[in-house]
Amino acid sequence: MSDVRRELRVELGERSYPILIGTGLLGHYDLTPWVMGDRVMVVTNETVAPLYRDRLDACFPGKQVDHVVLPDGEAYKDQETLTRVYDALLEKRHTRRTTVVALGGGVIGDMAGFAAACYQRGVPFIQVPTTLLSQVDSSVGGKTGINHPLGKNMIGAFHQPEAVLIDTDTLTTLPEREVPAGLAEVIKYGLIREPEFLAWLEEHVEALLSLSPDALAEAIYRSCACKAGVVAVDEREGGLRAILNLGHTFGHAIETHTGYGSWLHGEAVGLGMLMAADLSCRMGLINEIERERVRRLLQRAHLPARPPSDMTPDDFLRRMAVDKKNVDGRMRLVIMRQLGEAFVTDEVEPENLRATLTHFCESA
Ligand SMILES: NC(=O)c1ccc[n+]([C@@H]2O[C@H](COP(=O)([O-])OP(=O)(O)OC[C@H]3O[C@@H](n4cnc5c(N)ncnc54)[C@H](O)[C@@H]3O)[C@@H](O)[C@H]2O)c1
Ligand SMILES: O=C(O)C(=O)C[C@@H](O)[C@H](O)[C@H](O)COP(=O)(O)O
Ligand SMILES: [Zn+2]
Repeated sequence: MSDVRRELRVELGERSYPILIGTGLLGHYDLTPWVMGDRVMVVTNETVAPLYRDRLDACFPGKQVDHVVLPDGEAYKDQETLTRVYDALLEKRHTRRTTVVALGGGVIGDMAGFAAACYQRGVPFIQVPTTLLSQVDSSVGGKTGINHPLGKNMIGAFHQPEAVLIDTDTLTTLPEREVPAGLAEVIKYGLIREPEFLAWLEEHVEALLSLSPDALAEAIYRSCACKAGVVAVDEREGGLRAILNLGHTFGHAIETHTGYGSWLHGEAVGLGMLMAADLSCRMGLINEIERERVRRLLQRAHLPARPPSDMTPDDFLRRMAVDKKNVDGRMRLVIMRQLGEAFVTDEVEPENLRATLTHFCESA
């Protein structure tokens, strides 16, 4: 049974689009209203293709559907793999009237979206996210791109999708480690802007880990609503949107240091948020009870509490120095004024930052 249970809209004027959330959508839901021409190029990977490609094809009745199947992994979110998407589009003579469709997690969504932003100077695309993380975060908001060995997501573009189709049934096939990774970004929304959602998560974290359909549907809806609200105010991260980066300055340093292999994005962000909470506490913004509340929730979500054992405070600082939020050589970090209220600042005292980094690196 195909059932769109909830619908949201990202309000961006002429670039507005729906987020459709439900069960049984793959295989049944008609996506052709969001396809401009007659042709579709599905971008997916070797893990997701055998699971969902055929069902996705059925969402485009009457359209000619081609596929490009990429290798799986964050390490392939790079220029070389991206070129394979352009190769497939050109070999099959796709034109400006093609719609690109991303079927997979955030790696596929970011790459397919970037390919769509660049191919023949931009073609439309649709997000069909299949991981928890991509359903609550990466499929919404139009950040697309690839990694560089020297920095995470360093090459990219803002390119909004035409629609986001979230079939929560796909989460039943997720590898176990991907659920906590997705939960990290869910918890992020509670910490940055939604104190009531944070309290709800404290009550439902175990239900989410065990993939309770009702709990998942609620968490996905509230996460997408939070992100859509932020993006509608600040599409290109001129200000407010930077709060969606809570934990990411530390997390991206870990991902780059480890070569985009051993740590999942969500795991690195989870630890990064704990580090941001510790820093906020050292700066006298949140108290120790609040910091402990963050630590406990992340621990219950099965997220790591220690950085890689070979990573030093200087490794962190070197990686953090290339963060995209930095301005004129000054580091800008997202910290918390209180739980449920984050902000970006360039006024973190170096002693406090080093104390946080030393504390975590010594615990590793
Ligand atoms: N653009 C944004 O706003 C944004 C936001 C958050 C994260 N991201 C990016 O997203 C990426 C992380 O995304 P992710 O956590 O989805 O990782 P991912 O895309 O690597 O997917 C995780 C793993 O799950 C597999 N998989 C996907 N769906 C599956 C399913 N239904 N069943 C079984 N296996 C499945 C994938 O093949 C992969 O092995 C990072 O590159 C991160 O930088 C982007
Ligand atoms: O959408 C945003 O804005 C975010 O920051 C969401 C993040 O969860 C996501 O990881 C994003 O890709 C980070 O972007 P970046 O600009 O810090 O590379
Ligand atoms: Zn993220």
